[in-house]
Amino acid sequence: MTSDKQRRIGIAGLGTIGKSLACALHQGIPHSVLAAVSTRSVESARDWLATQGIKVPVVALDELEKHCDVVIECAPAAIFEDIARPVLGAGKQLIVLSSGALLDHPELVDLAEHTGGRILVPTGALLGLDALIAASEGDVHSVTMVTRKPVKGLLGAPYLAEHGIELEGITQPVRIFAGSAREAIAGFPANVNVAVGLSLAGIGPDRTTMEIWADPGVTRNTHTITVDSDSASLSMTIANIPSENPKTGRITARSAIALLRKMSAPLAVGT
Ligand SMILES: NC(=O)C1=CN([C@@H]2O[C@H](COP(=O)(O)OP(=O)(O)OC[C@H]3O[C@@H](n4cnc5c(N)ncnc54)[C@H](O)[C@@H]3O)[C@@H](O)[C@H]2O)C=CC1
Ligand SMILES: O=C([O-])CC(=O)C(=O)O
Repeated sequence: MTSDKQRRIGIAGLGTIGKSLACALHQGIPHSVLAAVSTRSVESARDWLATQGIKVPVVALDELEKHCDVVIECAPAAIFEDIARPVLGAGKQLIVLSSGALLDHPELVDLAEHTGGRILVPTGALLGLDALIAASEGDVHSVTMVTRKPVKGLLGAPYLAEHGIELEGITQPVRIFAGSAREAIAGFPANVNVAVGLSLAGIGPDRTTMEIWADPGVTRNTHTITVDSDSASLSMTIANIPSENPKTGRITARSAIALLRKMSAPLAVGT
C-alpha cells in the first residue's frame, strides 16, 4: 500500500463485472483507489473510461501488478493464469471471480505461499460460505448444490455441445448435468464458478456434488445449497437477478466490492 494507506486496485477484464467494479471504485471505496485496468480491446476500454470520467491507464495483463497492490480478476477463465501468475509472483493480492480456474492451477496457491501473495475468493453469486467455512472446522458430511438457470444463462457451455444437448425451445425444466463440482466447472466454465467457491469452502471439488437444470420457468440464476455437518445443517437458496451478461448474477460484482470494503474496514463482519 502507498504511504497514505490507499490500496491501489487493478481490474483485469473490463466486462460486466469489471465495469461495475470500476464505477464503484470511481464513486469511492475507503482506502481503495483504482490504479489501472487491463482488457482485450484497449480502444473500447479507453472510450468507456472516458465516458465515465475515469482517468486510469489501460495496461497489458502482465503489467497490472506494477501499478497495483491488489488485482481483481474478472476475465474469461481461459486467461486466468496470465493474470494470476505475475500478481502472485510479485507477492501481491489477487481477488478471483473465475474461481473455477483455480482447480486447474493448484500451483498458483503454492506460488502465493512462497511469495507472500494471497488469493481471495469472494462469495460471488452464492451465499452461505461463512457458515460452511465455520462448519468445516468440524466434520462436514455432505454438500450439494442445485443450479437452475434460464436457457440463455447456459448457452455456449462446452458440455452442451459435447453431449449434443439442444436447449432452445424447451418448455419444461431439463436436468442437463449431475456430478461433482470438478466435473461441473469443466463442462460449464462460465456458468458455475460458485460451485468451486462452495467446494473450496467445504469438502473439496470431488465430494461436493451438483445438478444443473435449464429451466424456462425461472428468470433468475438460482442456486440452492444443502449442507449436513456435525454442527449444523444448512439449506439455502439465492435467486440472482442476471446482469447485462445473462450468465452472471448482478450480485457478483457487489460481492467483490463488499470484500474490498472489508479488507480495510475497522469492523469486519462474517467469517
Ligand atoms: N465467482 C462467481 O460467483 C462468478 C464468477 N463469474 C466469472 O467472472 C468472470 C467475469 O464475468 P463477466 O464480467 O460477466 O464476463 P464478461 O464476458 O462480461 O467480461 C469479461 C471481460 O474480459 C475481457 N477479456 C477477454 N479476453 C481477454 C484477454 N485476452 N485479455 C484481457 N481481457 C480479456 C473481455 O473483453 C471482457 O471485457 C467470468 O469468468 C465469469 O464466469 C461470473 C459470475 C459469478
Ligand atoms: O451468476 C451466477 O449465478 C453464477 C455464475 O455465473 C457462476 O458461478 O459462474
